Amino acid sequence: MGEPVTWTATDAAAHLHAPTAGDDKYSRGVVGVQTGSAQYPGAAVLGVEAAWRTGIGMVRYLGAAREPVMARRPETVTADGRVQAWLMGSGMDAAALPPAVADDLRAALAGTLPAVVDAGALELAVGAAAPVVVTPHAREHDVLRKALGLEPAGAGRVAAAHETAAALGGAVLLKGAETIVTTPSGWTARVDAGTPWLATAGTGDVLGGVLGAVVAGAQARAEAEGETLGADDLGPLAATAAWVHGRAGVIAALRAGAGMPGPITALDVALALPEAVAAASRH
Ligand SMILES: NC(=O)C1=CN([C@@H]2O[C@H](COP(=O)(O)OP(=O)(O)OC[C@H]3O[C@@H](n4cnc5c(N)ncnc54)[C@H](O)[C@@H]3O)[C@@H](O)[C@H]2O)[C@@H](O)CC1
Ligand SMILES: Nc1ncnc2c1ncn2[C@@H]1O[C@H](COP(=O)(O)OP(=O)(O)O)[C@@H](O)[C@H]1O
Repeated sequence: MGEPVTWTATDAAAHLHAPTAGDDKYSRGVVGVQTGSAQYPGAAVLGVEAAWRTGIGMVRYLGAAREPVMARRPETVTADGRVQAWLMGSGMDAAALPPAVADDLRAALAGTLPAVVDAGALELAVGAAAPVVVTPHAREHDVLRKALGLEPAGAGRVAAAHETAAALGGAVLLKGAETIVTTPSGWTARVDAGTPWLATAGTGDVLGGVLGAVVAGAQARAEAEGETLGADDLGPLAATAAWVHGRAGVIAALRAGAGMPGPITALDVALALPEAVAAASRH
């Protein structure tokens, strides 16, 4: 494992791309979203909102929370079709995945497009053919490690996250006050751009949407060059998403407290994403 780098605004800026005159909605990337459930419809709304507000050509929502998603974001497309990356698992309970949903997720993970795998889909990432980046919090990390035949992580978060990435063959974004991102080859970053005000329900679902949009955009650019992303490419993209999400949390908290940090909701974080993207782009 390499020495962890501390991810900065300048690093994030290098992985965020403003549209140009030559772009159209497809060249900017389409993220296919399989999130939410009857139990957790809000997670789908949050992820879709976040993907749009990060900057993306199209969000294609194919999950079970179509009604609340469309009520909040009517620009979302719900017809099946071409995508450049998948976002899956937020707002899903692994123990209660309907078989048809599990089949759809497995089919995506058996493909070649990059996938952001969160919450209820994490264990399906084990053995995936697709390049994956998983986004567990501490407890989910231990559940994933168990599925990989590893012991609970313990105190050494960086080493444990890398061990998970190596065993999975995918990138790992381990959430917490400090976010760790690491890839199978050993590239590792620390991201602490956020605020403890982010410790509120649904902010992880927002992060999934940010990362889905960043990965779909990068895959669209790779495809234009006749290339495709691999698991190691997903590390810097995940660190960038964590930086943007953290900065959006800070912006939202300062806005909530009228200049002093104050309490925020996950939707507040999603609404602050354009300012966070713009803040990175100034570097
Ligand atoms: N509005 C919504 O629809 C929301 C849906 N959510 C979804 O709810 C599902 C379950 O989420 P959770 O895993 O948080 O489950 P729970 O909130 O049911 O928590 C289960 C257990 O996980 C542990 N845990 C939760 N968050 C942790 C953290 N950050 N670090 C360490 N341990 C933690 C706690 O011990 C907790 O008792 C996921 O699919 C998630 O995407 C949540 O994101 C909250 C908001
Ligand atoms: N104390 C904290 N300081 C900074 N960021 C935090 C803190 N606690 C949680 N976060 C961030 O908030 C998000 C919480 O995600 P997650 O645990 O998946 O919540 P949820 O499941 O409710 O969406 C992550 O991005 C995490 O890094």
